[in-house]
Amino acid sequence: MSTATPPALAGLHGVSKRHGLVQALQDVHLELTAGETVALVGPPGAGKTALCRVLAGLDPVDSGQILVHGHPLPRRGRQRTRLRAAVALVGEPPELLPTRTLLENLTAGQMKLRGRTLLDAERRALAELRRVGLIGYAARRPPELTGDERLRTALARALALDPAVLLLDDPPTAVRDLLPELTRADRALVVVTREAELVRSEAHRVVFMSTGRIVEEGPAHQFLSAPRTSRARDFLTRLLH
Ligand SMILES: Nc1ncnc2c1ncn2[C@@H]1O[C@H](COP(=O)(O)OP(=O)(O)OP(=O)(O)O)[C@@H](O)[C@H]1O
Repeated sequence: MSTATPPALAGLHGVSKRHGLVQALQDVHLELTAGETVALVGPPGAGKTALCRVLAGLDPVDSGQILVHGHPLPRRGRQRTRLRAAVALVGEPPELLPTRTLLENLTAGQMKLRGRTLLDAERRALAELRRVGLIGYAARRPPELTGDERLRTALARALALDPAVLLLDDPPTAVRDLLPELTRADRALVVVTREAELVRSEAHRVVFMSTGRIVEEGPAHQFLSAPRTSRARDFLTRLLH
């Protein structure tokens, strides 16, 4: 039996990113492999959201590289659009089209990025709206929804595109409850969370960030029971009490 590690679905290689005077990410290396759920944790301002945004191609990096399916994410062009579709971020704000119905919000990307017909895209959109508990909302528009419903809509839209990597930035309870059915053998799931219980029950691996760097990473049970660095120990003490 082969013991080779499966190839990474996506990753960051030596990525640094500044926001004004703040070094949001500093020489970050991370690879995500199929089938794993990664808990991304760290104190406020650690760079968790910044990491998700550059990996999803929403913010450009200052240096280093984002790799998707082994290809560097270009700064522009069709290849960038194609590769970006493999990495979905669901976080605040959900950035839905405010004047379009939820059904239209969910079908547009599928037709453009996945080449589906309107009929196929609508079928899939309705299945995903059902999954997130919004099947009766297809004809509504985002301003008619609560914040929680908008996030669930964004999740349904992301799932309809079959992302290889799904990034959930601090998901609310309604989304957290869906986690077990979001994992797939061909997908990596990354969850930014402040909840030790979620780390314990859902994560295979923990990535702990502080001041823009990955300070520690390892199996979830090991991180929770025997963190190696003093920063991780301090963080866990606050998290658990
Ligand atoms: N658009 C921006 N403009 C200015 N500074 C930013 C911007 N985005 C992030 N930052 C700064 O970069 C650093 C990392 O922020 P980030 O939001 O990634 O942290 P985080 O770990 O997600 O924190 P939190 O848990 O509070 O959401 C912070 O110091 C933040 O103030």
